Parts: sequence; C-alpha cells; structure tokens
Amino acid sequence: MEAGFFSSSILTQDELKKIAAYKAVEHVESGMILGLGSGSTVKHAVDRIGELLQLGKLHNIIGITTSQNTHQQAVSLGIPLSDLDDHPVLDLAIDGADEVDPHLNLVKGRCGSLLREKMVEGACKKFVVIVDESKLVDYLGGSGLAMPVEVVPFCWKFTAKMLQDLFRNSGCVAKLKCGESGEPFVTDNGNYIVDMYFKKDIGDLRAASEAILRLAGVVEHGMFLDMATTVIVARELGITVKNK
Ligand SMILES: O=C(CO)[C@H](O)[C@H](O)COP(=O)(O)O
Repeated sequence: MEAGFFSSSILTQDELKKIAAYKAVEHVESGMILGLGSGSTVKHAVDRIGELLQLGKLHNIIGITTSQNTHQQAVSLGIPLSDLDDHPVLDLAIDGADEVDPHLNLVKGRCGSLLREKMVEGACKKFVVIVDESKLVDYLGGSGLAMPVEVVPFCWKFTAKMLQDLFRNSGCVAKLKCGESGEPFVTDNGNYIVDMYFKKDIGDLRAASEAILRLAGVVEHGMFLDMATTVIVARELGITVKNK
C-alpha cells in the first residue's frame, strides 16, 4: 500500500475524485486499449486522457466505453474508440465505484451502467478503481445505499420480489430505480434497475452472486467480486493506493 499527502485545506468531494482520477491516468501508456468507465469520478480521468492526447503526451490509445455518456464524452475529446468485438482483451480499465470493501470487492452501477462495465472490466488485464474515501465500507451493502441489479422489464415486480425474498434474512428491500419524474430508469441496454437495500451483512458474496444470477429475470448485478487489481482512494489527508 502506498500513501501520498496533500498540503491543502479542505477539499470538496469532486476535488478528491479528480485527484484519484489523475493518479489513475498515470497508469495509462501510449498504445493501450483502455476501458473507460462511467460516472462523475471517471469523467475526470477521461478528460485527462483527452488532454494528454491533445498535448501529444499519449499516442495510439483506443478507448472502449461502458455507457452512452462516456461514449459521448470520449467522442467530444477526440479519443479513438472501438469495442469488445474488435478488441476482446484490454490493457487497462479505469472506473469509479459506489462501495469498496477491505478485499477490494466493489458495488458498482448506481449510475446504471453495471452490465457494460462488467463486460469491459472483466476483459481487462488491469482494473484500476478510483474513489474518494466516502466509498469505503466494511462489507458490501454496508453503506445502506443501493446495490443495483439490472433486470428485464418483463414482470420486473416479480423479479424484484424474488430478489427481496432471496435476502430476507438481511432485511432486504428491493425498489425499482426511477428517474426524476417517477418513470422507470432505462439502462443503455433497454433494461430496468432494481435497487436492493440491506439492513445487515449479506455474508458469502460468491453465494449471493450466484443466487442472484440464477433468477431468470436478472441480467447482471452490481457486485464486482475479485475484479479490481488496484484501488486508488483520495482522502482528505492524501492518496492511498491498494493493490491486489
Ligand atoms: O458504477 C458506476 C456507474 O455505473 C460508477 O462508477 C459509480 O456509480 C460511481 O459513480 P461516481 O464516480 O459518480 O461516484
């Protein structure tokens, strides 16, 4: 584990995200096939990669994006893009996370991009996760915030009830993710998201993952187990880098 220290006073959460993002971009080398995650933290990393390309400090990068939003951002910055069909093995992916546990397991997908993120980040040799310290938890689900599951729209209430029943011992409440006007949030893949909230630790994460994926209406869940190779945490007192 490495640590670095800032000399400044109080930093905003967005400044911490930017610090983690810039640190992650230090892992990017010319010629890499790069997975570009989604969300407000990785947005800073994508901006920085675009800037380094324009300055001529990086060359021949090919990005593979995990959401329409990141795709649009990368296009606007002139980052050359491709996809997993043409590049099934990536050198590096950079992405944020909603929760990070002490074993570097993650909850991701509160922005709704978990399926493409899991496909892209599962295909990379190195996966660098960037977070501010608010994302650190003792166990997944421990923030009390949503653990997202992408489900097919067909009879989503049935699937949500099955998910809730699966984790009744952990006090699970499953709710449909909705937009600002109350309409169902629709993913880039045309699916819905059911958010699970837990009152207690769900215990064996592998068993939980397998049980969720066995439900026919489920497309993918937001637990990223044993995938991150490095987690960069920006804290008020400095950066911490944790390696697998
Ligand atoms: O998994 C994600 C999107 O699906 C994001 O990485 C996660 O939600 C963190 O977002 P942010 O960087 O905005 O805090």
